[in-house]
Amino acid sequence: MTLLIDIGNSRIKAAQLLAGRLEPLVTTPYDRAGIADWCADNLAGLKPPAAIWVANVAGQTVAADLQRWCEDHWQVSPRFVASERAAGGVRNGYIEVSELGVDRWLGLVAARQRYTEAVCVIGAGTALTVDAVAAAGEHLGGVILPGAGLMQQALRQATHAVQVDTVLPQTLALGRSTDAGVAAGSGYAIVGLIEHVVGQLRVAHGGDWTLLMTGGAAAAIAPLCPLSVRVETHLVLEGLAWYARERA
Ligand SMILES: Nc1ncnc2c1ncn2[C@@H]1O[C@H](COP(=O)(O)OP(=O)(O)O)[C@@H](O)[C@H]1O
Ligand SMILES: CC(C)(COP(=O)(O)O)[C@@H](O)C(=O)NCCC(=O)O
Ligand SMILES: [K+]
Repeated sequence: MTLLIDIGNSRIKAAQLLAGRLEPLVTTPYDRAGIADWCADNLAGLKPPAAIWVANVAGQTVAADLQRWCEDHWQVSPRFVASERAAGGVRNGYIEVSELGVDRWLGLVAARQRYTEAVCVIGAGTALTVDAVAAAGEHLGGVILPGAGLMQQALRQATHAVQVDTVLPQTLALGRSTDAGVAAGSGYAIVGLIEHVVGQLRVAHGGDWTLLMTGGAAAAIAPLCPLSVRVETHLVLEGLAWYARERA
């Protein structure tokens, strides 16, 4: 069994690769200072994996704590994927390749294995990212926006009266209450951003763009988008599976 672990800024997603098949194991919020506890709660019952592949955007301390737990518990050192100049038919468009979040990179690599046309990969997690890959496999770059939860948090922190609980937008109807206005505002910010980015791509590069959305907020956000968007729930884990197969 190969263990795959995607450490985002809000949640950890884990899956196992069994005979080449990806089987999701767990998706949970976690405490950055308590990785050993998270591992004990979520991984301790597994059979020792033959290999562990990790995507981590939560920093070095988290990585070191995960590594120590895996080595102590299983005598297996996890392999941390880093963004590269090129892999799996995608060429990283960042000037400094390692600066591109590895979750974004893995999403692009996974998308490329399934779609050979021009794609926009939208990561709807803590942050909202949009990355464009042209049909030839060239990553054209991307944009980063605070996710809906972070937009709402910013309003709570900086205003007296807008103290709404974090909610994912469910409609683009104009708000008739503070809660509804804030939810719709974050929805319009995200959906409007996506539409505008795709519009600009069409002007600059023409053609059709296939839109893929991944991340914890994808199922809520995708239906709000007037453009057709495919939800690909496990794109980052699929990118890890690609590395586990190709770089074993
Ligand atoms: N049950 C849930 N628990 C936490 N977040 C959720 C849940 N359902 C949807 N979400 C949304 O998913 C986002 C986290 O998505 P995820 O892809 O796991 O983020 P990250 O990769 O940044 O950790 C949250 O910001 C929230 O908007
Ligand atoms: C943009 C991100 C914060 C998204 O993280 P997430 O929302 O998945 O937790 C992450 O990909 C990251 O830390 N990237 C590094 C900066 C960059 O990609 O340019
Ligand atoms: K994201």
